Amino acid sequence: MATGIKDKVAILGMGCSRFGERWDCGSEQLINEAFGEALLDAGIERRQIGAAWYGSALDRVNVGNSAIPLATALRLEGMPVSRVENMCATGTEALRGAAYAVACGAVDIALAIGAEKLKDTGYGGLPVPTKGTLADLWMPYGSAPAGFAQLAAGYRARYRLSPQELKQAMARVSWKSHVNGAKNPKAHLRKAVEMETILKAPMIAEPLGVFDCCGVSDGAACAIVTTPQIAHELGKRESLVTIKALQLSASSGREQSTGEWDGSYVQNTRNAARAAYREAGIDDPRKQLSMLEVHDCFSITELVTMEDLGVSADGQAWRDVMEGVFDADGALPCQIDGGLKCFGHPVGASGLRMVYEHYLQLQGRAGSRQLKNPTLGLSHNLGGVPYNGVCAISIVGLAGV
Ligand SMILES: CC(=O)CC(=O)SCCNC(=O)CCNC(=O)[C@H](O)C(C)(C)COP(=O)(O)OP(=O)(O)OC[C@H]1O[C@@H](n2cnc3c(N)ncnc32)[C@H](O)[C@@H]1OP(=O)(O)O
Repeated sequence: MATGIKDKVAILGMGCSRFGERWDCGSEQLINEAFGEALLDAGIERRQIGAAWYGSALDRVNVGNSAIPLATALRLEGMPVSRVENMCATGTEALRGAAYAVACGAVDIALAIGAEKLKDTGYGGLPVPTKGTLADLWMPYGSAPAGFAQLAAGYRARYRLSPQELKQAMARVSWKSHVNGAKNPKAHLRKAVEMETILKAPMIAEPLGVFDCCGVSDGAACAIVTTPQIAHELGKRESLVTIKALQLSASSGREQSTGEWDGSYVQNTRNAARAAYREAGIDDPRKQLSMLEVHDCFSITELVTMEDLGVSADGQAWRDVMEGVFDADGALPCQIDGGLKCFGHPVGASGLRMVYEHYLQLQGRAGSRQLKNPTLGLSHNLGGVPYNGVCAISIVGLAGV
């Protein structure tokens, strides 16, 4: 009987590039920025890495459609290097590959790295608009903002909110992330923004305005993983961070096709969360989790995700948001690093960027964003549209918790 991955894998080192409009460099430099930091943090030589997983969903132009450029960029020639893609959950998918390889004893030390250049990749056939005007998306709705706007309509209808109540709650989600992101030197959009400005911003896809959308950014993030025992042998004893759960749920899109789905929730998140809590041994997520990084591609996605994760009761997330429950000084801080809202969504990097923030927080290394004694962090990485795609959840925490 499978026992799951809890505490079988430790994080030896992590790195994250500065996110933003990185016209100054190509993918290889971004990858090296994240990898260099992770290698230094892990305190190992690159030849000690036994296998690597590289996550990139879109970056065919700059990195190529195979793992070979990663081997070249990082000088990992001669070892197993695989490229993985699972839509917007690609970064977490790379972590899953590396963590499973370590957990099953195939290698001692594995690398997970994710990167994307969105700004200069162009968008031919790609699901992510670079200017918000993409007409040839794979979604029937015409654009990512339009696809997620249906969550707003579904949520509002189900819980009978007025348009103003929902707009205020969505604006409060974005306001909070901008406050947090302003403190993060690696974020792309580093400005606190007034509620008034958010509420009056131009509309992108009703009711989502500019500030309800994540930015469009380039970035890379990276994790080096091993077993807790090897981590100890390498001298990592203080604040060792281990993986408590890694779960993935895929949907066939059945929700929408049968008419059972009212558009107010994401079933994939509910499935993945249930499995992750079981794997991590969590029965009261609101009390037991110390912090969240969720896939806030749009403010409404974050709001609905709070209910799908079971940290807000159904129909209550908008009230919790307004009461500051998810603020940095609230009961369960969410997007302490600024989230997709301030980091954008360079697809291959996002899942690993979320875990990076929790890794820093758990080790007390998050600078001015540092939370008080966090022990467990949940990252939620959504791929596709609300009714079809994947949801990946990773829970990391201090060893022994
Ligand atoms: C779950 C999944 O699988 C799917 C997903 O995750 S879907 C998510 C995919 N990603 C997206 O859809 C991205 C959505 N966002 C956008 O398309 C764009 O940000 C946007 C259309 C909202 C605005 O783009 P734009 O008008 O071209 O802005 P741009 O010309 O780049 O920038 C103008 C200014 O606005 C700022 N800005 C741009 N986007 C911003 C945003 N979303 N929030 C706040 N500020 C923003 C820029 O920093 C810039 O500021 P300065 O003038 O001070 O430098």
